[in-house]
Amino acid sequence: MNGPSIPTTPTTPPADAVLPERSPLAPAPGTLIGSHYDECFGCGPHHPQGLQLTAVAGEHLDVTARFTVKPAHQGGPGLAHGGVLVSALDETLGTLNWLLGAPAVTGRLETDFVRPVPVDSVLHIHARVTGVHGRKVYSAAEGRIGGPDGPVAIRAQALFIQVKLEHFTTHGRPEDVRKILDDPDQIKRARAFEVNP
Ligand SMILES: CCCCCCCCCCCC(=O)SCCNC(=O)CCNC(=O)[C@H](O)C(C)(C)COP(=O)(O)OP(=O)(O)OC[C@H]1O[C@@H](n2cnc3c(N)ncnc32)[C@H](O)[C@@H]1OP(=O)(O)O
Repeated sequence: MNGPSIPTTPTTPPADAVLPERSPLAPAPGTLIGSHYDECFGCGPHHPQGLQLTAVAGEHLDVTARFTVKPAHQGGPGLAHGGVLVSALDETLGTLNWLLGAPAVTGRLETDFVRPVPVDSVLHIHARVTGVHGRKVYSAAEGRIGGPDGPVAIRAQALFIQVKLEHFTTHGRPEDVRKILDDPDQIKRARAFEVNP
């Protein structure tokens, strides 16, 4: 008879996953990772209902981010909507791909909601790469309230899949793609992937 099975999910890195070096193009540790797209719901600085999340590169394959819950983000009265909190973690986890120097999209995101998050709270998020296996990037994040060392309110594990830049230019609504290609400054972070539209 075999021993107890170790629970795994598609977001748990396999034993032969690796932790690569930071990309030479990665933002330096401690620097703000700018928005990749002004109209992004997660990080776009001018999106009126967006999260306007800001992220800072960590020393390793990790980032810290902050998101202030606004009244537009309510689910229950005075409380953050769970889906909005998931968006904040998804956005932060997505930012890790700038440290790896390759674009990737979320394939799977598993979330545990641990405690309610009131409006006006600042969610302090820490996310890190837990392994890379081929095109698959495994990562984990947690969001705390009341300060960076406050209690955990939400945690997640994710599987991102690396894609070519054509993923975005092929599938995006044409007028938005055209606008971006006409104004490469809009995709500031994409420069880290050496975009040559
Ligand atoms: C300009 C810069 C802007 C950059 C902008 C960045 C924006 C970031 C925003 C935050 C992040 C997001 O929300 S991104 C938006 C939300 N996500 C999406 O829209 C993704 C929609 N899904 C897709 O486009 C596709 O399903 C992909 C790309 C994920 C995978 O398609 P594919 O490329 O054909 O790859 P495929 O062969 O199917 O899968 C590759 C491997 O991954 C595994 N795999 C794939 N999906 C899953 C899954 N859900 N759960 C488990 N495993 C999966 C497969 O089994 C396979 O394993 P094996 O056989 O190799 O073992």
